[in-house]
Amino acid sequence: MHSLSWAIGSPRQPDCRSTGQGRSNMTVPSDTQHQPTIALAQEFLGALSNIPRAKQNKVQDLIGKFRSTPRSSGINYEIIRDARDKNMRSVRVDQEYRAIVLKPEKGNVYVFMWVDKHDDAYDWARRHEASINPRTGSLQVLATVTREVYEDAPESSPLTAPVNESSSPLFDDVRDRELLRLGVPEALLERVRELKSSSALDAMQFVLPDEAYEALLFLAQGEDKQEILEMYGAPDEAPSIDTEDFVQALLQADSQRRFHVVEDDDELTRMLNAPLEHWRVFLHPSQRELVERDWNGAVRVLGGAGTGKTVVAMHRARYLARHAVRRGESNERSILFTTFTRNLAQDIEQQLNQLCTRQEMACIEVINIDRLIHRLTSGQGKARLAYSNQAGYRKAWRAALQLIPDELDLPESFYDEEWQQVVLPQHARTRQEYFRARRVGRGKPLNRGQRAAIWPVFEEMRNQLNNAGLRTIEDCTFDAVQLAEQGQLTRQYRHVIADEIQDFGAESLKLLRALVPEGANDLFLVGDGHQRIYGRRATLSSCGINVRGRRGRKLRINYRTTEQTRRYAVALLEGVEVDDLDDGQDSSSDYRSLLQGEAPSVQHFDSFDEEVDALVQLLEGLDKEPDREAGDGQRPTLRRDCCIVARTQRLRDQYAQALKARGIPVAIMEKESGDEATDNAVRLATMHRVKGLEFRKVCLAGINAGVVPAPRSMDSEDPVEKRYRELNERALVHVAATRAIESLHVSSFGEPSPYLTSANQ
Ligand SMILES: Nc1ncnc2c1ncn2[C@@H]1O[C@H](COP(=O)(O)OP(=O)(O)OP(=O)(O)O)[C@@H](O)[C@H]1O
Repeated sequence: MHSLSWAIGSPRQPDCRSTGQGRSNMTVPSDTQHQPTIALAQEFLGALSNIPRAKQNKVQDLIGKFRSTPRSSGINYEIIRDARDKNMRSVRVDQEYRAIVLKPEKGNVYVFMWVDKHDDAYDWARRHEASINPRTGSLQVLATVTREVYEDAPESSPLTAPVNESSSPLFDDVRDRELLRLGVPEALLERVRELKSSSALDAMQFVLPDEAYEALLFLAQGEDKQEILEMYGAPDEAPSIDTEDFVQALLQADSQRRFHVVEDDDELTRMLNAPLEHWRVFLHPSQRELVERDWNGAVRVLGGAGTGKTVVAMHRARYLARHAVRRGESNERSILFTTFTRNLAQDIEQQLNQLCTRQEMACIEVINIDRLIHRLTSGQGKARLAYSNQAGYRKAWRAALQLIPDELDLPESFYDEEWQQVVLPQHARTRQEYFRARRVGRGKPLNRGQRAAIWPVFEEMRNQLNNAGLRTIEDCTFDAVQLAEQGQLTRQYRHVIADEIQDFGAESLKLLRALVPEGANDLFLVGDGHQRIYGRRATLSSCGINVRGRRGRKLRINYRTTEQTRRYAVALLEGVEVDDLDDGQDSSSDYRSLLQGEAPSVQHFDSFDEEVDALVQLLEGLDKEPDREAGDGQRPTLRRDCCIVARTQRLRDQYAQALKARGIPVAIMEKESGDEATDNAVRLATMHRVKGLEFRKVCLAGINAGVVPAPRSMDSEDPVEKRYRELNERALVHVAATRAIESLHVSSFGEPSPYLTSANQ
């Protein structure tokens, strides 16, 4: 029988089961008196999630037993006859189910690899072998693909993928030893050498280890070889690797993206209770590197949508909390985790509760930035916070506009922008302060005389607000900065972690800087300029935050969307320059998704009703799709996982009405409310509301000209301001599109938005 060895690179392997069995009892050699090392493979957790709940409980008991006495007589090991890997053992869960455990000769190590019904578990064990890569030291799992599979392989299989003979091999200029340094198993070297197209490489994804596939993907898209070798490769002159030392191999960063060494019972229970929440356990090496280390000062983490920035920020919080607990500092809430909106803060707090122990959680305060500012300044007089969309604020502004000097002939929008972009963020409270304010990025230059002429408008605005007992969020933030700088805050933070910082104004960034003294592990700031949907750019350096050099990092693997959706969403931003949250530029083309799926569907309709009909059809189609997560006999819940997203609240409500009228249950996600979708209701939300969230299916509806971009956002007469707003509007559609996990549907009625035309080209 012809057989080939392939490595498991992703959970999307073809199912190539056959039956057969063979066993004999054995005992594990008594090799050490030390505590056993118990590790779980990512695939094991995936397999666990597929078996009935009652069986999962039995597996949990079994692993618990292993942790205390792996060689207990109550644990029934069996050798697997015909196994390619002599270290694979079967362990009895109950009469019906078996777990497959890797038990190497050396070291007191037990790795749970798979769990299934008896025959299927044995079959899996026969088809896989685990070995330590002699170049990288990581533990890799190789799957045996048999001749039958070769013959049944679909068109796009790596085994049968047609090779374009006329083109030269993709990795012609990469030497064998370099491919091996990147983690390509020797058994696959020849096949990798033969690859001639990116699609042939994509087809090999399921057989390559993740680290090797990613590196090859970036090489295939023309990235610099040396950079990729530095990022992914083992050192050229690596010390020799002991390929029998599994304890050491499990400590390796690439191993830790697919194997997790269990440290305590509490953690084990949390893991086994949510076996599909891989983000809680398996970090990408580039994520882990950011999380588990001491940083000598502020760090900025960039990364496109879905690259796990929030995941990294949460793990960082946990890492710091764990150290605080060890220092006996729990309950001091010395770690601040902040983000932009209240909804996101609530979501993050919930997720952190799953990730952390109670003691660790007691070290962390999670709060959105506005609430934080409110809390920090609540002892300062009785003024209430005023936002520009509130009646009191608008009344004050109308009164201030009465003082516009006729002689300058500037539109009202100019004053609004000057107030928002210059006066408030720089805290200009007097005419002198306004004279000194920087007006970088403003299109219309002003001389001193002109500034003097317009200052009364802003002075009046502050007077009006004061008289009404109101204060802007920006002025409150500066009060908080002052309190922090004078050491008058009641709570002292040691560490600040902030997510979504692209939307923090300059004053909020200054506050973050003032909240912790400069030093090790002080600020951990996460964001993406491509997703700036509120306000304007503020550079970190101008707010006193220095992240130059090694302390600016970027995540490059998208875990959420398919590659097809990522490309579509990135195309929406084509031609727009995006900053790196500091003084530089950021690129949107240097990250990739490893998931493949259908291309986004884009449809235009003549009328609203026709578009709604199409949405109804789509939703009804979902009811017929099998739901992966709902077990046998359960009704599908796909609608709950689908979100219809509109640019405005008005449109969102119109779609909700129309769907309801056609008998589709709906759940509107309001600005401040949580997510109350019931099982069969489809969610509806605005583009702003879905920031930071994700859904299996996303429908962007009503992407019409005159709606996207919103005309109100584009009414500035200042060309520079117009450019910023254009970026915000494009970013908004980009953010909404990147919420889709499995599929994205975009539709419009009447004339389509000009953004769609460019994205489709
Ligand atoms: N190491 C990981 N393993 C498995 N899943 C991961 C990992 N890292 C992130 N994810 C998943 O990827 C998705 C995106 O993660 P996250 O929300 O942290 O990304 P993000 O960069 O903050 O996204 P955005 O900026 O678009 O809001 C989530 O479903 C998350 O659970």
